[in-house]
Amino acid sequence: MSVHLQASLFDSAEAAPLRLRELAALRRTELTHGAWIDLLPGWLTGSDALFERLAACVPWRAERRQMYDNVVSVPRLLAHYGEGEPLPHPVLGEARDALSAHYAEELGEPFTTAGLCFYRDGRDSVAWHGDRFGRGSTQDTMVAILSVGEPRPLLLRPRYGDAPHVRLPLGHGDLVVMGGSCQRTWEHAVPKTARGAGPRISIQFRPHGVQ
Ligand SMILES: O=C(O)CCC(=O)C(=O)O
Ligand SMILES: [Fe+2]
Repeated sequence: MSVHLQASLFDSAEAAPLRLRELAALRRTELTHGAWIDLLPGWLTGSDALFERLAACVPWRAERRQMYDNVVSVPRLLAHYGEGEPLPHPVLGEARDALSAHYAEELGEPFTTAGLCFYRDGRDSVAWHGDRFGRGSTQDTMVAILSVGEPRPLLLRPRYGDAPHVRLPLGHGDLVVMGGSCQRTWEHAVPKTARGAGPRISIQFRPHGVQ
């Protein structure tokens, strides 16, 4: 993988240790229709080292999908770790377990799977969608996303009615959790950008049956 990360001044010069901060510092923003997001910028310190490890060591897949009459490339690299599969770095297991403990009461079940997306540059993206292949289409749930590498904006917009859109530049160890009805009443996207965007990897933790 020949993508090189421009290490952030904050994160790398002193080779900050890889460490997760307390989730008690999460801040919630209520959206409409029972959706909400929790945000914790800089949850993982030393995250540039994790970016480098994941970029180099994860068996990334370039997928192709049927789109009407054509087969098109999915504009990002993907990896998926199902229930019980070892994650590609120990700190990701710690992150998943910390999230499961923090949300145990409110979510009522643990986070079990991890999906990884690698946005190599501004041409990589994910189009507007909700994570609605599984239970997210009918039930409240949570999807927690840890971002490493260079920030890319995650946008959120309501599917129904009027509400201000949300724009979250996520990278360098930031955490966002989409909760409540967010997957069925709101949509999210990481749009393409013509401005030079550095590489970003997102790690999405989901409970059983949420995709
Ligand atoms: O990369 C992100 O932050 C979002 C990825 C996403 O929405 C998905 O994989 O379902
Ligand atoms: Fe998504």
